[in-house]
Amino acid sequence: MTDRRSIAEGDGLEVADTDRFEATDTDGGSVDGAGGLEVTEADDGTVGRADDRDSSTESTAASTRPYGTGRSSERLRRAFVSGSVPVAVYGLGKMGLPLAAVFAETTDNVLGVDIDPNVVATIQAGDCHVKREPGLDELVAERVSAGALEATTNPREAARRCSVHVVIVPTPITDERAPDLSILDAAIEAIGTGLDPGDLVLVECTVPPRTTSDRVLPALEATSGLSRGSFGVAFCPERTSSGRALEDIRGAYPKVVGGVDAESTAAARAIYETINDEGVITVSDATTAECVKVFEGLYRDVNIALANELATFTDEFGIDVREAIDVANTQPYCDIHEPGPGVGGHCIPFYPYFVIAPFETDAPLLETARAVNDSMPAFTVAKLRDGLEAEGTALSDATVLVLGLTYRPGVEEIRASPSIDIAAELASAGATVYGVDPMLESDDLEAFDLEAISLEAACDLPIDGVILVTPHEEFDEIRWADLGTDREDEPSAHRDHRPVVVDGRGTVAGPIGSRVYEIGGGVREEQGWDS
Ligand SMILES: NC(=O)C1=CN([C@@H]2O[C@H](COP(=O)(O)OP(=O)(O)OC[C@H]3O[C@@H](n4cnc5c(N)ncnc54)[C@H](O)[C@@H]3O)[C@@H](O)[C@H]2O)C=CC1
Ligand SMILES: CC(=O)N[C@@H]1[C@@H](OP(=O)(O)OP(=O)(O)OC[C@H]2O[C@@H](n3ccc(=O)[nH]c3=O)[C@H](O)[C@@H]2O)O[C@H](C(=O)O)[C@@H](O)[C@@H]1O
Repeated sequence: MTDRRSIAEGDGLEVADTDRFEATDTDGGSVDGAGGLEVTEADDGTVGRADDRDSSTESTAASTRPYGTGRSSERLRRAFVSGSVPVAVYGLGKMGLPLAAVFAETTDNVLGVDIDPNVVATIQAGDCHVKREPGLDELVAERVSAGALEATTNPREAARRCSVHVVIVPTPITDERAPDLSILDAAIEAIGTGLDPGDLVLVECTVPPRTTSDRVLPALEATSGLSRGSFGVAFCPERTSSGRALEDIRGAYPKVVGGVDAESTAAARAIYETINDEGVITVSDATTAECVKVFEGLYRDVNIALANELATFTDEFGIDVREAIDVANTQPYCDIHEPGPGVGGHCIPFYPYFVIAPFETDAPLLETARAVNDSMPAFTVAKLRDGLEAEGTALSDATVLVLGLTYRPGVEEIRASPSIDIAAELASAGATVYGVDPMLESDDLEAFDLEAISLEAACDLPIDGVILVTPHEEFDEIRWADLGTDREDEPSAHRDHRPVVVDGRGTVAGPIGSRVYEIGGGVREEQGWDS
């Protein structure tokens, strides 16, 4: 890591005298001392590099305490920006890596932690495993080469060396649809082993309400032996979307922070104000902050369920429901989301269970919304079945192509992807199912009941039906006339036919010479082929 500029100009920050981390001086040499940054603390509390002081001053590796110093937030901000507050980020995935890189932009002093050695090796090489995040490849390469960002597979080492601990690991649900916080527990346990008085733990991964106060804080006390009040804990939800992570983290909207005590809230605020241009909203406590995050997701799931339920009326209404939704949304108080073939990802479909499962209070609306959204894959397959039968092909005899297997375009994530249920529904109906996704490798696909192929290979198959689930940008170039090409050597059922298409997201533009059913838009029976 780069050396720390002296902060002897009287920030008056207390210094924890522990061996924090290996530092290098400006020309890349290693700083002497007990394997760490040599910083001394003068009697007046100012802090400076060991070589700033006379030899009589005992040099100790140290960093600045982010919590419990009683000093102003401004001094903590200055110390943070000066790089004397080493930050560990636990979880270097779609969210954690951009976050670590943005912190490294500000502090030059970030140690990322991931249990996946491939992730760590990739980052240590200055490369980026997170795809299609604008600017992230370059930022990771530059910050790693500058020594501002390192990665390790050893969470306990990171806990020992750092004083701000940011946790952004997966928080999935179990097969029984209950929150699975085992990964969070493991990260917190590791942090506890290296927690020092004055450290600050910032939980960013989405959790059920009350997790920070009732689970994280007690676990940190138990594993560190420290008592609450000697270290800080705050919940600071990650509100970012994949595909725009750097923009969001840097300040597309305010950061929310809520601590287990006022000092934790103040310290968290000071730190996030250094990276978020839109500022920080502090809330009453950690549980309120947890609810802010979960409520955002619950609103989205319920809203999408409304759009999906309205889409099921399309045929009976005899209209384009999407058109009606778009016009209804011209009212400022109306914001009906978009219908589609289902709701995927490890966030929106999971968050309702963070409220439904752990609490006694009934949540019929959340459960109903989940049921509506989970019914859309079957609704989508039923529309394909209807279209095939209208052209004399039984679904059980059909060869079907599923376009787009990740949960949304441009994001390499398959958890709860609608295509999983769609492929399973098709296969159980007896169809022969193929799938195309430009973002996935063949070994990502065991969750799907289909055969993965390239789009080029699909053009050589006698495709009877296509379901466009996830409209990756690569699909904009599809020449629909190439699909289901005339085949002299095929049974007449396949000859000179065009596949029936179900357009899950309303992205199949213009006439393609096929019967097209758009979820929320209805049947578009096209005559002839575009050239
Ligand atoms: N993906 C998204 O759009 C958003 C996700 N979130 C929240 O952030 C959390 C992380 O999400 P993603 O980054 O998308 O997940 P991800 O699956 O892309 O990455 C998680 C990373 O954590 C690592 N990991 C697992 N266990 C670990 C441990 N014990 N210690 C250190 N690293 C460990 C994994 O190897 C993986 O690299 C989620 O739980 C979610 O609640 C919040 C907002 C947006
Ligand atoms: C409230 C909100 O907008 N949350 C965002 C959401 O992002 P996420 O990556 O999960 O994608 P998403 O756009 O919500 O899509 C989730 C799923 O829902 C589907 N979807 C989305 C919007 C819509 O109108 N209709 C619809 O069917 C998508 O196709 C996808 O399968 O969840 C993220 C998270 O919390 O992980 C969060 O940070 C993001 O800001």
